[in-house]
Amino acid sequence: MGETLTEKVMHREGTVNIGSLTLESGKVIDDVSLRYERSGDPSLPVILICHALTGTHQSVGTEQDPGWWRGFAGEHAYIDLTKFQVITFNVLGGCSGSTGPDSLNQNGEKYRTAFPFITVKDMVNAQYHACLKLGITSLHGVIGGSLGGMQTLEWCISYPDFMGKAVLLAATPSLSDYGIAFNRIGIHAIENDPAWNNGLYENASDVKGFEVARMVGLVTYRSPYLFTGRFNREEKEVEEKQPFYQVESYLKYQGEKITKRFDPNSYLTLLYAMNHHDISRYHGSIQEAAGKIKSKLLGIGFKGDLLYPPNVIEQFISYVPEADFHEVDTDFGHDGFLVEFEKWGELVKYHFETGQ
Ligand SMILES: CC(=O)SCCNC(=O)CCNC(=O)[C@H](O)C(C)(C)COP(=O)(O)OP(=O)(O)OC[C@H]1O[C@@H](n2cnc3c(N)ncnc32)[C@H](O)[C@@H]1OP(=O)(O)O
Ligand SMILES: N[C@@H](CCO)C(=O)O
Repeated sequence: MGETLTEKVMHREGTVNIGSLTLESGKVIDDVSLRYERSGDPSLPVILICHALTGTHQSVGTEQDPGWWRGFAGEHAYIDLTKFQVITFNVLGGCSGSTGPDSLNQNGEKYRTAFPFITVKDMVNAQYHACLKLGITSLHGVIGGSLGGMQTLEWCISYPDFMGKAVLLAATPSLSDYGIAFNRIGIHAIENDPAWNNGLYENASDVKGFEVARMVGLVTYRSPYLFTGRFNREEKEVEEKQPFYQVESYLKYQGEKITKRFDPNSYLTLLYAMNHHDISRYHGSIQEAAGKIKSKLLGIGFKGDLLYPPNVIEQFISYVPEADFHEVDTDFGHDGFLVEFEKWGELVKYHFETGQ
């Protein structure tokens, strides 16, 4: 099939039910479903793509409705769909079709804040069971950025014999105190907004604290250079007594936009899971955890990433038996893994396509 695949054959979405899932905490979530997207020839080796905080299972999408990594993954792209098929799950705890705070529990009511605390490892365990249900018995590779990178590391540690290679983008072996601090500002803004109403809000767009959470998050996902290059203190014309800058307008727009496409309780669930991310917590130390990684690992850091500094990724990579590191020169900072594929895509292509 390969190069003659049509969009219709290449792209399919579905929901897979994995039954009950026992969490790391010992709690059980009944009737767990994960929404997924599969692209490519089903006879080709599988690469699992793990999405970031507000991403979805729609990584490749279609020409009419492009996914968030379309262009990076596609026919003759850096993840080449003439050589591999890809699968992406919406994470456990997410809000794009997988079981999470906005989905219904056994009583037919939304979980909301009754949804349990979950870990990145729980997300990965759910994906492993979903792969088996879908008849996927091994993965050629796993790749992801940010929260997707955390999942990639947990995959390497939890299921070393199920997967081949791995690519870690813009993620460290644990979330830093600096990262937790910014997450706390977002959590505080949401949970202290009276409209959040202990998770019982009617509409996400009523929760203005969610807008604040996205605004502060977004500032940490970019860099000062990007904002200067883009906005350069330009003012927007508004009927206000004080000036209103384009960068403020941009942040305001992004704050409002998130409430139209994401669920605040889900956002909280994922932030709490990210805060907990630390691969040393059940292996003694980060060095010991790294030493157990069997996958050939490519780590990529993005210049100016405040949350997941490239030097921390580089140091971690030095502990992994078979691994390489590369730093990408970018003004985007952390969000570099979502853009400028021409700067780093060939590294990923080479990693997945060569050797064993
Ligand atoms: C359903 C889904 O969307 S699933 C996708 C899941 N999302 C993700 O995984 C996140 C991926 N995307 C991103 O993080 C970003 O879009 C990136 C990193 C890929 C690109 O970043 P950027 O180039 O900065 O674009 P970004 O999306 O932040 O901003 C552009 C938007 O801001 C708006 N904007 C730009 N300048 C201004 C301004 N001065 N005032 C108001 N709005 C502005 C643009 O009109 C554009 O609006 P649109 O999104 O409605 O088209
Ligand atoms: N920009 C990413 C979060 C940072 O990894 C997202 O919105 O999912």
